[in-house]
Amino acid sequence: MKIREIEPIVLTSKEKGSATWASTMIIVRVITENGAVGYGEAVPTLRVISVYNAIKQVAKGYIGKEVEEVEKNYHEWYKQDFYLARSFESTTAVSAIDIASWDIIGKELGAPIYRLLGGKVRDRIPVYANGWYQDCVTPEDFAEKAKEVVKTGYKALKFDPFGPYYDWIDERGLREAEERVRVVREAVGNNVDILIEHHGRFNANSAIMIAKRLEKYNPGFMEEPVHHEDIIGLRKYRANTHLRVALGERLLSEKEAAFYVEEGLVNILQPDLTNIGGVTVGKSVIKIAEANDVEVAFHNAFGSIQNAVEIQLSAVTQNLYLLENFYDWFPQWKRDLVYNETPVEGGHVKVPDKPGIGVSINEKIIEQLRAEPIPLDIIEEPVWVVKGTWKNYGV
Ligand SMILES: O=C(O)C(=O)C[C@H](O)[C@H](O)CO
Ligand SMILES: [Mg+2]
Repeated sequence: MKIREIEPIVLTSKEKGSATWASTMIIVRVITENGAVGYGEAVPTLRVISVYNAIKQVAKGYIGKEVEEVEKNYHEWYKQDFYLARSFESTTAVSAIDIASWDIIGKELGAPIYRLLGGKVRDRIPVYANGWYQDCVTPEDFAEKAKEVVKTGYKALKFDPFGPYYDWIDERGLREAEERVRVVREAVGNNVDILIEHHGRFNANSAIMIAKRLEKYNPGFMEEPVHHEDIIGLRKYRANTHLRVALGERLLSEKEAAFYVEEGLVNILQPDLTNIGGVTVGKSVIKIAEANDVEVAFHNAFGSIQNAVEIQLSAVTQNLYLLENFYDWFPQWKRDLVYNETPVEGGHVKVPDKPGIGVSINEKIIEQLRAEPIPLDIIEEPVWVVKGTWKNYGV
């Protein structure tokens, strides 16, 4: 079936998410000549306008192509784009169109994506909570919220305990971070995984000091301890701590993923299907990780279409660690967009069986939430911060 139309659509609402960048979605609607419709999702972050425009540009290479020929279409884009994986906008655009293509293929064949990829290895996906610690500053704030999360059945939670520190951290920052982690460990006990998010913002010396300070609390992984492109710093970090490193949300190609895995720089790979090349690239990155004894935990911080398709791929991933989940901390409109078909129960999500991405899309709500692509305001907290946490509490 030939692709006839590809439309980027920005969705937002007055009800905001737990992070500024999570308050907007950019979805892509693909329509074929015989009227089949599929949905994908791209990554907004601070580039809503340029991602919206990149989708229009990348779409030019997909119109008129056979929607089923996802590999061929991806490699045609790779040949045409030239700057390809150097351009986050272009890779998130091709990722969104790819996801929508797989959605259509599944609908045409009457099969959820997991069935197109060889079937499920699990019926329920274990998840970890993120986004839960909005407005947490003092250790007591974190402990209280963490208890609530665990009470609802989550067996793992991720948080960034570093307040406004960036690049380097001093003794005060180390003390504050340790206090937050200590009380969360006390609050949740030893049977819950505590996952530490650094948001890729420290130099190696600071990241190593943090590791030495927090290792006694047995974190499940240390996410992005150093700046994303700081390979030298990451090698230093690996040489100075045995803690497990998780990264991957900023990887934009299979080759980038292969580099980190085959260089032994990562223990838990966090590919983001709306960044790395959709299902087409995501499915092969899973195998690269598996062949190298690296576990997979898809990065999943944006919207409900991303969440749906990453549940599908988590269902077929033998070496899955956990799937990230903001679902309970999304604004309600994001859950309404998929008729709330992927609720978290007891720390797990059931794998939906509907054809394609597994869920239906509420077309009415798209029209209610449709917005113009506009620049996001720069506020005192970076857009990627869980809101209200970019503060010291000053012990
Ligand atoms: O989810 C993650 O791993 C991210 O790094 C993204 C941010 O943490 C999330 O959007 C909350 O700010
Ligand atoms: Mg992260």
